[in-house]
Amino acid sequence: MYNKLQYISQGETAEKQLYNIHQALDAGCKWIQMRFKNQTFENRIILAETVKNICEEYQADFIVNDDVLLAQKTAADGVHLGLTDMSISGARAILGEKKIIGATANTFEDILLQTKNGCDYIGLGPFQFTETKEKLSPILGIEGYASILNKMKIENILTPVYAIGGITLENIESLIKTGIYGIAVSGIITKSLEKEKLVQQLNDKLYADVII
Ligand SMILES: Cc1ncc(COP(=O)(O)OP(=O)(O)O)c(N)n1
Ligand SMILES: Cc1nc(C(=O)O)sc1CCOP(=O)(O)O
Ligand SMILES: [Mg+2]
Repeated sequence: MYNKLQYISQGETAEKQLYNIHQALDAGCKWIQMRFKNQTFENRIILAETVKNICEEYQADFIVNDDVLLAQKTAADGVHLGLTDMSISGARAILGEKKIIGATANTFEDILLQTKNGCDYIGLGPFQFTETKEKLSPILGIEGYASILNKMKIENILTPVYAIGGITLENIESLIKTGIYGIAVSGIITKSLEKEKLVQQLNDKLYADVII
């Protein structure tokens, strides 16, 4: 099954991206989503090829944000697609059954659509305000997660849900109680001065109820 912690990269240059990704891997993250916006395809492919190799060294999964062709060209483990990116079914036709395809949702209706189209996991957010992403969808808060996850349970939709958007260590226990499977975070890890300790604390909370 998928790792419960996904790190979403930050950085306005390839150098900063690489630095942040390296730091996250050194701290123990096992799943990286490369999110490098407003760049040429050439710049993104150069970075993606390097990140893919580093992730292989660290035995971490590597997915790319937005771009199915970039994922295909770099043989990434998958892609994360938002509601206005390529459709999940279109991406599946290009990437095949074995690749991870994540999909964004902000409502239960989004989840119905994305799961019907065959996504592997849902990124449900935003939990709360975050500076990491512009043009946020309506904030869900704990109540929003509880209501949406409850509807999923009633409809027996078992696709794992990752909470995203402004998540901190303090939010995890209450988020887990709503039924989420994991979290996708960027800011807290990028900005942390004690990344290894933070990743350990995040994993301790995320895996607290898992019997190995
Ligand atoms: C795990 C995860 N969930 C949601 C998103 C947001 O994707 P999207 O809506 O396409 O927005 P951008 O990230 O492209 O700005 C995500 N990237 N990852
Ligand atoms: C990339 C992204 N997507 C979101 C959504 O709600 O769909 S929130 C978000 C930013 C996540 O970074 P941070 O942990 O720094 O808030
Ligand atoms: Mg997107």
